[in-house]
Amino acid sequence: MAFLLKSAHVVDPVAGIDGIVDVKIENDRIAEVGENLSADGAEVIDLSGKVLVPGLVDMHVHLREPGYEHKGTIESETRAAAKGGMTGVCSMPNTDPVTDNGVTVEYVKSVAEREGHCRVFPAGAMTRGLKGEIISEMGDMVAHGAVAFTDDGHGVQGAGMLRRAMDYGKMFDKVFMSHCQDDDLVGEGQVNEGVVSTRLGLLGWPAEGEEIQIARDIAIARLTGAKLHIQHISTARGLDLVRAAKEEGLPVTCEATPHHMFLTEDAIGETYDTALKVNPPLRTAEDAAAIIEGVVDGSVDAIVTDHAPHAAWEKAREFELAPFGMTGIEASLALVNTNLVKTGKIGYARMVELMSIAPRRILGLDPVSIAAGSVADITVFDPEVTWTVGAEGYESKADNCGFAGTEVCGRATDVFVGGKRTLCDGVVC
Ligand SMILES: NC(=O)N[C@@H](CC(=O)O)C(=O)O
Ligand SMILES: [Zn+2]
Ligand SMILES: [Zn+2]
Repeated sequence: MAFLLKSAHVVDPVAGIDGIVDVKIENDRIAEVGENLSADGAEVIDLSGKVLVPGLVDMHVHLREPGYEHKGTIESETRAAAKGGMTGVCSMPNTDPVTDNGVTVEYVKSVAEREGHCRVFPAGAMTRGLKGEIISEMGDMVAHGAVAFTDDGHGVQGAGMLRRAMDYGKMFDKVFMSHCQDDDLVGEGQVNEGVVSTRLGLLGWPAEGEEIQIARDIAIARLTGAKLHIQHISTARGLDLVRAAKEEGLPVTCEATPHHMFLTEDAIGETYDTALKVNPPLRTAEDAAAIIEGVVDGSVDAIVTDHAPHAAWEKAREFELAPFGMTGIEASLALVNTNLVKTGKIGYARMVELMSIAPRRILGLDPVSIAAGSVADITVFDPEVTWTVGAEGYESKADNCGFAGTEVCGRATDVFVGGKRTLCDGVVC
């Protein structure tokens, strides 16, 4: 199959392109990039007015399968990913059974190959059953295609345990991704601890509960030489710790979510909306501004969604009883376009770095580029179209999106994964 993508505004900082050119795809690869390319039998798609970038990868996504198919399936959540413009996702291991051995990694990969709408790169658990007691089958998982290790959903509570996991696992040359949460300090915390938790009468989840583990994990990365990636960073001081680690030259990276940048704890007070209950919690306006500053100055490496679908009945409970997590993969490109690009905080080249290049680099995936010979993983979006999050429902099985009702600008129109079209004019195909 061959496609000639005509007249899009192509942005790829790696290839050094920021202008209107044509892109020709033949089979799974980009065959040619240049002006006025001839079709020669290729299907011509006119992309005037659209932006074309190296395929987006969301490196923090909960697909829920196996085990929690009532929340989401590999089919439904990769469908949501395609709708959001993603060409790949890194799936979290807090499934049932936990993705902590090669067989489960293989299961996720094979279902994704059969039913998925984007590439799925599974992360494997750091400890068996996410219990923090015994190292998982790291070598087995890597042999079956795991790209990273994480106990996401829990912090690894024991520093010695983390040290042993990193010391052992670093031979596989994969990144260790940390969900930073000191259980003893956080306890049953529901929302950020401070004025808002007091006013709402909800138990507080203090910033320090995250920052203590960020500091500890950086120290253990220094001790072991393992690569460390801090997941869903949410506090100003936590980001300063990452900055200091980078200055020291440690292999430390971090990611931030749209909800920790564009929503704050203040949103919860108006509604007690359980879609706004996330882990780590929405923080203060100062924290959100600091994370955005980190995105602008390069301290934040990647933008991810931590897309965490839950069934409606699970979220339709008292705030304290509802599970943590919100969906967001269908809106993240639009939220970044609206709040960061349209406001002039970053340009498209930086957006591509945050949502496409850095996630692949951190996960050790093959790079893609808008250049002849590269694998044809491509995202195309209309940067001007306005729409309301959730107004037409979601492709995800779940609707616990904390941005529902928000008017945003920009939307993916076409996605190619290995030269195959997965989103056609806004429709998952
Ligand atoms: N972020 C969340 O609030 N929830 C995630 C777990 C996690 O990412 O820690 C989930 O699995 O639902
Ligand atoms: Zn987490
Ligand atoms: Zn997560």
